[in-house]
Amino acid sequence: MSTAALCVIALLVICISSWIYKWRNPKCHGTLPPGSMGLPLIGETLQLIIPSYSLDVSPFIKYRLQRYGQVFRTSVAGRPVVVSADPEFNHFILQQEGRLVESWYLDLFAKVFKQGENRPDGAYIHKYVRNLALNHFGAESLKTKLLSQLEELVNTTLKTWSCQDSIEVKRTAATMAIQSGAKQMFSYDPEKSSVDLTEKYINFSKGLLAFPLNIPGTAYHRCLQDHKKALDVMLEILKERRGLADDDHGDVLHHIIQDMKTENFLTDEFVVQLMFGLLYVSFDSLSTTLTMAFKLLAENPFVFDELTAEHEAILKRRANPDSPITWEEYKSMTFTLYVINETLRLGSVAPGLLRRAKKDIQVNGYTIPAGWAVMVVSSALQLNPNTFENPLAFNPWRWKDLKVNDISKHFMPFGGGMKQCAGAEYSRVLLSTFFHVLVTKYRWKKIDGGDVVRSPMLKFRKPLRIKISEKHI
Ligand code: HEM
Repeated sequence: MSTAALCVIALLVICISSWIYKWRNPKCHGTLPPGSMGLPLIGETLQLIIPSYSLDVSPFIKYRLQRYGQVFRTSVAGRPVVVSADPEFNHFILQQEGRLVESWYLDLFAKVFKQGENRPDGAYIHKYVRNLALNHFGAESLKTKLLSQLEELVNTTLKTWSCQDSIEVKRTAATMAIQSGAKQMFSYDPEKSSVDLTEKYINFSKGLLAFPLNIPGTAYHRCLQDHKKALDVMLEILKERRGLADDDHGDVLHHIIQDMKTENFLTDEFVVQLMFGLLYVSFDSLSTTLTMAFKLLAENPFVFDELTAEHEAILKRRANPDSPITWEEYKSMTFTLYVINETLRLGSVAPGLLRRAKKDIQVNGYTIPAGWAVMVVSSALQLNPNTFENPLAFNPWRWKDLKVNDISKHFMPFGGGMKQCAGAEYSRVLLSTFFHVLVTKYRWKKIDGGDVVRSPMLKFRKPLRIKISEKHI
């Protein structure tokens, strides 16, 4: 081999070694948390997505927490990440939105939702969207308007379910969540639409985490196509509604159309993306939570008996058992709330919440460099045996004795701080109403499916199928 060739090979080896060294030892003005950056480019992505078949914390996170302690560093999808299961630090980080940290989404998610633009008016827009959602899905709206509408929707839904030989809970619950959300948002009537919105959302959801290969036949391609089709439906509705001389729907879209006269950022494109996004955040988590609840109740019939007793007692206290649920009755559903909390505790859809450090952040003597992602692993805190004894057991009674401080720092299924879920109360009301109608009017049994898989998002290996029938037939 010639000297020149040897020199080129030597240079290549030096460059590659230096690149690997830099990858493994990223720059930091301080000491990085312990951990490994894995292989160049892919980091530890492959280890993270190895499936596990339990409700327990993903083995990727569990193993590293045991090895490195409550805060460790890693690299996922080419991004440096600090993972934290330190309750005090996590609580602190979630209060730092806009100051030390900002929200961070996976690249594809950001692309689809056009978050990557880093708009200077981002904080103003976030406040607008948050207020809009709280205005229409918050406690006041629930009390005065939505509770009765949700009960009506649940009654219709369960009646339809009971007419079928069996139902796939996740899919049918997704339809219910989308119909309910879309009704509040743009008075959507599925009977009048030629497009099946549930199908579009399910395909979109599958593609979000698929390999980004945009060729016909792939999940990613279908995801982008169905995203576009759903946006087209929403754009058509927006145009139609804006053309009305007197639009008095009183829904989210009505509110936005009024604001479009004064808010420059509310372009047609932004409005349809916003409606799509709001509906997306509501449908997947609600349908997964309801499926988890059916799974856990089927495995723990004594919990179901106590749930039934609570709702039958509500019927007995009523002058007319057929009258609609009142707000006071909803507020009295203590055990139901325990069941919902316990389901959310065990069934966190994602391992945690993602943020990006805007500045260097100090934690337990370590430094998280600016630009790194921070993952607050709420799932690990929710399964911490020091707070939740026998953490993998489905035990709603435990909520009776938990201390407020333990709950606020170890249980955050709806996030925390300024980005806390704007649909949390709406979700609790919808689920409570659902259980009320279910246990007082119907009986049900599991047929099959419902085993979970975490990779690391929570999914079901086979769809959970149940059979529902009316009680008094
Ligand atoms: C069981 C059901 C639900 C769960 C577990 C859930 C969970 C969450 C979580 C963890 C966050 C915070 C994300 C972060 O901090 O990065 C969030 C944010 C949000 N959720 Fe939910 N969610 C649920 C249902 C809903 C529903 C039904 C709606 C709509 C009505 C909704 C609307 C929102 C909105 C608008 C935000 C963003 C809030 C902000 O940035 O200010 N969610 N949700």
